[in-house]
Amino acid sequence: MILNGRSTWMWMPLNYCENLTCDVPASTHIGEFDDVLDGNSQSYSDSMQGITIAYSDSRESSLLQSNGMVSDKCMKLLDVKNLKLETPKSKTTLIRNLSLEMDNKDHLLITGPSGCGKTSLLRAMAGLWSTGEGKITFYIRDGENPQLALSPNTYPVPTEKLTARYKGKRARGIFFLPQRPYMVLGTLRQQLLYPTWSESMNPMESTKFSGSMASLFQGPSLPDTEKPADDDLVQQRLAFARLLLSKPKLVLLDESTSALDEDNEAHLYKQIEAAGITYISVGHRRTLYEFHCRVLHISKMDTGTDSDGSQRNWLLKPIINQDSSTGSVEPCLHPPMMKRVPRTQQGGR
Ligand SMILES: Nc1ncnc2c1ncn2[C@@H]1O[C@H](COP(=O)(O)OP(=O)(O)OP(=O)(O)O)[C@@H](O)[C@H]1O
Repeated sequence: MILNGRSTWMWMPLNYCENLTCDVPASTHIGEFDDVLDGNSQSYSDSMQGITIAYSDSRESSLLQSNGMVSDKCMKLLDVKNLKLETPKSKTTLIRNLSLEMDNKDHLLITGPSGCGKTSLLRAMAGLWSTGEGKITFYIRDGENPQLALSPNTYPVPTEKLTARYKGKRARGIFFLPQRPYMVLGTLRQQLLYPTWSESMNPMESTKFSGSMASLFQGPSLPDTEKPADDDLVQQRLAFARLLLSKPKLVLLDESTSALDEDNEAHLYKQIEAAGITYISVGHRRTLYEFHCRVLHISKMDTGTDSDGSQRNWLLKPIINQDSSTGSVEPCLHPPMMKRVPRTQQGGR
């Protein structure tokens, strides 16, 4: 499909856009999509002026060890500077003046009431939402492919330069797992390979499936009344299987374990951690705290506070995890503690 002279993959449901190669944001409403189809491209391109996505060499900004090498866990991953997130047409402010830095393995949980802008923030990080202001910088190593939606309107480095530089490299960038991931029409193998590979996958990769991912397909132990629909389970498990095969550097998880029981959720977070993938999760479950290092809580903007441009509606805090073996309570360090703490010992978290 060609939109505004650019070829665009639009055969997937817009809200389930997972491979981040479409030029129209996944958040685009059907009405806006209609505008684009009708040739009313002005309003769409206006909405692409705000948030800048940039890439920088991680070695330039990370702490060097005595041997001159960069330690993996001190490697800077992401820098959000003065981000203001607005809805595309009404320009309602969702998040104001957000600044945060993330290193590798500095897993972040995003919480807040429904409608405060959690999903929109993930979309902005994925390059799929650009209304607002501010800058999001990803730190990548030479040879890594950021695998973002490289919209020429939001991308500050000439796109041709980047694509030439990363051409042919295996994608190890950023992966976005929406709550209901996109399913391709095809075989199970094609489902698993999407969106990182086309049919030509190294046969060695498929052997991993029997090990770390075999348990993804075991049944959950929930009572029937709480059991999520089969479709949700299959979609979420397939999404994680894709993720573990792709091994991106950063994954954005949008309520991605909501259809799983707590044991399966814990198992999946351990697998992602073991694969060396840093994650940013949106979720409501209390149990998610133990897999993350920090929590970003977003509040709903009060109407009428727009005049004070500096007022924040977010709070970033370290997560204190309790070590069940020693009873000590410590801030989560890299990597986070993955011990399951019985609920009775978790105190007031
Ligand atoms: N494409 C869009 N155009 C205009 N408004 C949008 C668009 N997408 C989301 N919104 C609005 O932006 C606000 C924030 O939505 P978002 O989905 O980010 O909230 P959320 O915190 O993730 O909510 P929930 O926890 O219910 O998923 C909502 O009021 C929503 O209606």
